[in-house]
Amino acid sequence: MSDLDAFITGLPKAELHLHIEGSLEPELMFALAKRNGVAIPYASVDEVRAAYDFSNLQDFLDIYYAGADVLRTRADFRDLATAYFDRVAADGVVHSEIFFDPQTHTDRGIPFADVIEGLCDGMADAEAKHGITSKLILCFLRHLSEEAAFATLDAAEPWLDRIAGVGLDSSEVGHPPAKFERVFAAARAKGLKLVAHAGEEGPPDYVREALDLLHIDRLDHGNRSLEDPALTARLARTGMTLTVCPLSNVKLCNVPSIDVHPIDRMLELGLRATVNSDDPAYFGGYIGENFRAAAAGRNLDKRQLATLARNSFLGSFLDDAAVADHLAKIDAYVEAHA
Ligand SMILES: Nc1ncnc2[nH]cnc12
Ligand SMILES: [Zn+2]
Repeated sequence: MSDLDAFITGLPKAELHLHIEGSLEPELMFALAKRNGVAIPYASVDEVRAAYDFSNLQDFLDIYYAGADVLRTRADFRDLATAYFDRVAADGVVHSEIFFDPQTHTDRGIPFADVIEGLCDGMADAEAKHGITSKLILCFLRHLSEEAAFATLDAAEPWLDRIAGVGLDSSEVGHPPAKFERVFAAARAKGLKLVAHAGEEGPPDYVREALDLLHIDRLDHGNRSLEDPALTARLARTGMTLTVCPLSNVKLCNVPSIDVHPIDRMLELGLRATVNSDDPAYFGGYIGENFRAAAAGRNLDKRQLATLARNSFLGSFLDDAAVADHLAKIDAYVEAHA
């Protein structure tokens, strides 16, 4: 392993953009299909991986929602979360704020309770086993209705003490943030943090709506903001965190190759950019691979990598004391490995 790769692995980091359903590896998909007697349209793990060739977000989402069908029980959701945490413990992740899509499961008749209790089981195990802390962010599927999002928020009511915030994901173009203005206002009134995918495939105006109508605390992706200098300046001035996902951007053809990814330009523009994996089982790597690919593709140095790691804690929903503690650990790490 190169010196820079070892530096990346040991760098304490938080993951802020991870869809837990997107961490379902083909091996676990097969195991759960067998355990639950669910038929899947693939003969082998290799055949599953070969199907992961996407031209855009919708191509991916079609396969991703189909894959999630093997998740049926509380134990399945626990095993899914445990596999993710076991994997990222080796990447130096010390905190993770994970997205889950309840509608993908409740619409198939899986009780909300089984989804969230299973994920919480895996999160508690990860804290005990690896010392990794975590939070849950409930995402509304934006291709579904506002009414369905309100029903999901209602279903979450008994678990609001286990949910840090709400987010917005799925097919972006044609489903602007404005569609969810009222449900985000209701979530805000409950004291939940607010995040939204915007500017992944959608235009800069969707990012503006996420800021002005949804009042987001954090922006997921946000890449297309760069097309609009006034918007970029606003994001920089207000210290908005962008949860950038380099390998996802390449795999979904939003960026032609990692060599031209704008991660370093984002930092130069003063944006609080972070590096994340999005859907690691589908996009070719976990957070460590995203850091390593971005570092190799854009020639990032240790200073830039440490800034990205610092940003991940600054943009997290941890309390101020925990953030300060993590930042001090990064400073000590950088000093020891300069
Ligand atoms: N990258 C992505 N964009 C929108 N919705 C998603 N759901 C899972 N991954 C997603
Ligand atoms: Zn995402």
